[in-house]
Amino acid sequence: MRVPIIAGNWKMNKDVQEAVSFVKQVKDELPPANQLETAIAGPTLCLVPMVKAAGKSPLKIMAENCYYKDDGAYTGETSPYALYQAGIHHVILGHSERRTYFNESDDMINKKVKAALKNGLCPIVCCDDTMGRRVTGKKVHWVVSRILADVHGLTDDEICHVTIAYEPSWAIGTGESADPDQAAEGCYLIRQTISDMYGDNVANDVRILYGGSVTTANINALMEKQDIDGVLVGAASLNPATFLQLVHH
Ligand SMILES: O=C[C@H](O)COP(=O)(O)O
Repeated sequence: MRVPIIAGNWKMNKDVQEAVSFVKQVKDELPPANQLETAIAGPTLCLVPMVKAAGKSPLKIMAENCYYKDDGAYTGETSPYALYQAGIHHVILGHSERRTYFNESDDMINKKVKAALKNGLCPIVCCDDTMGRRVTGKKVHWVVSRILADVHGLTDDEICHVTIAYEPSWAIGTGESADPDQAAEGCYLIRQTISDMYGDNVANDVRILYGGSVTTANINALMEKQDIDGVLVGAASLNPATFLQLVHH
């Protein structure tokens, strides 16, 4: 069974004090992780204090990015090894803003996914709705081509530790969410793509989230869809009361 996830992505918002205060306000109000996983990705500077504030609560603290090398002369980057050692076991990779503003390519994201997994981190890999066509014999498969590249070369066991977030770039931060049918279709196509690469059993284990202008007003309709296993929420995750409403939708 795929446990649903409500994940916040704060992006470059909140200082350490604000981040810790948020965690303290929500940490005792969350369901057990085996019923519904809850997670927040915060700025790198906030992560260790957030882990400390979360204590034994089910809230998972996630990094918003990491590099693909464990150490070395890479000024300004964050080591996946050091994240894991600091108690951060989840990381968002390939977010649309990383691809657009920092020129991250599918090749770089693929390296980061592999490095994260090697270090024990579970990645949430974000992808847009770029579609491609793959022909096997006479059969035409519609696939989300970005996912083919981002998770290329992973073993069956590795892909099962990956969560994928379908985030159409036109829906991010615009207030214009995909309608639930559209969002479900995107998630369905990603699952078909994973099935094409790894088979049905693996595809049925991989969790696929929708992200893009999710709010307390549209979360119910999204979460009802069979292929949507959760949401990745930006702006609406910044306020602790709103985050709790999303969790208890
Ligand atoms: O990672 C989250 C997405 O970028 C969605 O952001 P948003 O909820 O502010 O549209």
